[in-house]
Amino acid sequence: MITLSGLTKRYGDTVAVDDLNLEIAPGRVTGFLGPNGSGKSTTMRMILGLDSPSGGRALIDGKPYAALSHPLRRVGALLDAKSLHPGRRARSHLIAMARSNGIPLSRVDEVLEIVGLEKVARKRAGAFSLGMGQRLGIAGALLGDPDILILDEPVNGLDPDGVRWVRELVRELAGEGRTVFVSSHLMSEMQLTADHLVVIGKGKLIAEGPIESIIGNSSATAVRVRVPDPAHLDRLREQLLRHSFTVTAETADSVTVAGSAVAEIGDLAFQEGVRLHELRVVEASLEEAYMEITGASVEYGAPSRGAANTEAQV
Ligand SMILES: Nc1ncnc2c1ncn2[C@@H]1O[C@H](COP(=O)(O)OP(=O)(O)OP(=O)(O)O)[C@@H](O)[C@H]1O
Repeated sequence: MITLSGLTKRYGDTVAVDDLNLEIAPGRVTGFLGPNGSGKSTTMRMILGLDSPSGGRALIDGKPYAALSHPLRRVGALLDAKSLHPGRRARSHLIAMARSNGIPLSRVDEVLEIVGLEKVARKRAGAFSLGMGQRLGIAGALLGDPDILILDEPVNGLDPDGVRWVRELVRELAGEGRTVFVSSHLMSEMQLTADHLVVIGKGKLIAEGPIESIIGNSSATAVRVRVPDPAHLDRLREQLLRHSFTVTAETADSVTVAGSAVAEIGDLAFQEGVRLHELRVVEASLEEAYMEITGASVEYGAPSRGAANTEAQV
């Protein structure tokens, strides 16, 4: 369990992390999302004792990282895969890490096999591709067989096969009861990987919860209702509006109703004697939900296509 209480980091006038209060629980993959510069890496660095908080604290099973006796056996981390020494061979890098943390050297070959680098174990890290570097970073994170994994953009630079491998690996690690805290900018991938989400913007917590509830709360989640007899549609639409539903789109034989209140809509149709041929929740994508949540927190955004078009017309 990772616990953040009032965690804050200031760099001069910049508040990189602003009073974060969170519990990152074991047994699930917690996705950590936020626009560029929102404070994800800084938060992870403070959990790992690499940056000291300006206020509040980050604890691992009740202790600061610096107080853990064999930190690599408790917490495995992938922060910046490019920070490897280029002249060092992959295996030597892992051996050095194992030696300094009292980890049996037999574990080095085990993790090289887990990440699929056993054939290039004697190559120098400088000759590694971005994806191979990520795999080596993940091998380092797994070396101490830790209960907690903190992975900053682990799929960065991986090909589709590698992306799927990371997804399956982190799901398996969480399934074994470990705490997995993972950041990514790839929303479609997060949607497949995470159970729980933490979303920050400008250093502040802006949403937290199970992925289904974050997607379910998006205004892009809607119920599609289709009727066999278009003559009944007006009656149903009138009832929906009277019950404060937002009817967002329609064709001759269907309406789309904002939200996910499928049971209430079904009951209303039944009370009105309107026969239905379709009553279905059309879920927002995580990307749609994320864009809606973080809209006001994006610091480095390009102008929207809509805005560009408007300007072009003026
Ligand atoms: N060492 C530092 N000195 C000064 N400012 C810093 C430092 N590290 C981070 N910052 C600032 O803190 C803020 C948060 O940065 P951070 O790297 O934690 O964001 P992030 O969410 O990880 O971004 P990204 O998604 O782009 O990796 C940014 O405004 C950044 O410029």
